[in-house]
Amino acid sequence: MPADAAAKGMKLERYASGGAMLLRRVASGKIVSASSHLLFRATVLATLALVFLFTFHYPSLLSRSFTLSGAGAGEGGAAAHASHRSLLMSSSAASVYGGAAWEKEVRRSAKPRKDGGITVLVTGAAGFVGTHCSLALRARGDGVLGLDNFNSYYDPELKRARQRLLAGRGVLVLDADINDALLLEKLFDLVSFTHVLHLAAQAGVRYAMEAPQTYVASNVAGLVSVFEVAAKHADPQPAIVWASSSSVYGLNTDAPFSEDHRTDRPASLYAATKKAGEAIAHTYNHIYGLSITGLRFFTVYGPWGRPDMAYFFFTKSIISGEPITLFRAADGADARRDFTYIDDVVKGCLGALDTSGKSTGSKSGKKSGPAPLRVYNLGNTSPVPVTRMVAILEKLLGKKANKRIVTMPSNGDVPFTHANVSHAAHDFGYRPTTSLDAGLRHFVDWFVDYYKLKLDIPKIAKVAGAGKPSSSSKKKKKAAAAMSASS
Ligand SMILES: O=C(O)[C@H]1O[C@H](OP(=O)(O)OP(=O)(O)OC[C@H]2O[C@@H](n3ccc(=O)[nH]c3=O)[C@H](O)[C@@H]2O)[C@H](O)[C@@H](O)[C@@H]1O
Repeated sequence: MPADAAAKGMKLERYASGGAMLLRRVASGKIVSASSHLLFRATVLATLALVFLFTFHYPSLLSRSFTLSGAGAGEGGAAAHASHRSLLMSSSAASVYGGAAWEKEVRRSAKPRKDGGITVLVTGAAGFVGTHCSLALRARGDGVLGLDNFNSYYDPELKRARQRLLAGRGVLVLDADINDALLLEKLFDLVSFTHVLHLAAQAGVRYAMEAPQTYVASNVAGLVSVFEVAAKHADPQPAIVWASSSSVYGLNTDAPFSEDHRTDRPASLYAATKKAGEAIAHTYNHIYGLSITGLRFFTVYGPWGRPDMAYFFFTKSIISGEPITLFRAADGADARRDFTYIDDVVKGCLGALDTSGKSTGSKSGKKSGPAPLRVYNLGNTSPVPVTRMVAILEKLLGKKANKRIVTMPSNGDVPFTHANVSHAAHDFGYRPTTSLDAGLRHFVDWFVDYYKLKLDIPKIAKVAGAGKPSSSSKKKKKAAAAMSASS
């Protein structure tokens, strides 16, 4: 009690009502007048009415409140998390979650359908690679829970369509952001995930010049958010497999790119954030004993692909007759990419999950020994000039592209990529088998179907053995795999 108040014979009383704090001064030893009683009652009633109105109009805010107080964080921690969230999360991720029905759905989706199945949290599950991996995991009986923030980097409706596709196979994809640490904690409280397949990221090489901060928020802060929860909150810790990128090789000129080559000269901020991710992975493995595998994807393409990628928007432009711009390296050579078909990449992702090994740390901060820290190229091992990719599309679509050839602008692009996949082949039998002709055939079929186009696709193109490489191409692939395995 304040000394001056005591001296005046006054005391302070606190009333808590419906979350509102009322302060009342009472004159000690004096009779409180009837009018002040009336005023007090009116104030209490008005407060209760306001609380009732707030509850009625803003149930979503209240339903989220458990995440700010009930996930084991203290008041200060919750406030810090809250401000962290508002800084980093996209507004579209401000989702409503919680409640018994929601928890039941989460558990159902994450439950393996077969004995010995793994339980995987897939971030970026409504993305291109995320959707295909989630479908493949579910198809073999594993438990899968997805999350995605459905941002508008490219058409969110395509992401919603992928979400519906997954829902049809029993996979729930939550509207949630990886920077929402409290939600991640909640999910690990509900489910003992054995693995995290972390694919959520800000993708795209050239867009990094336009929106640098989104790359930092997703690829650096978001990655740390996932590692933090896995290292310090999950019990037991899961093994983590995450998406790095072929772009980490940057200005490296040794080919084919091997995991042992230099990756300290990134050409774009995108590449730099992926390289930073690999360094951050080292730290979390070293300190907390997290089992971490980084996968360097090489220009992955296929059905349900990304509209921001060249093969996708070139297809659209060829169909509509709009011009396309082809980049040529400064030395006059066509840009080349080791285009890798989605089904091959999915096999690589599942192989990496299955061989990831266990994390060795615990919530208490102690680790029982070193945990696996791995990085693998997942490419096709046969780079193709972008002009050739366009020629295949022209043949498939039966229409010539309106081409404009320019010198590659200095916007983070690299002139070529070429993967050596010998480590992935050795450790989990990774062997890409899909030629660019066959893979683009699948893509065009999907594209025409998805956008309900009335196109007369030339029959001749259908012969190209889509998806099933001919025996000669099989032999060629085998030889290539053997060559890269011995290099
Ligand atoms: O492998 C990777 O690590 C990366 O692959 C792709 O990046 P990129 O290979 O640049 O794929 P696209 O943007 O589809 O470009 C493919 C090729 O087309 C060329 N291109 C692109 C755009 C264009 O207008 N014209 C053009 O000739 C590029 O120079 C490049 O050689 C993805 O967009 C990245 O998210 C991924 O991490």
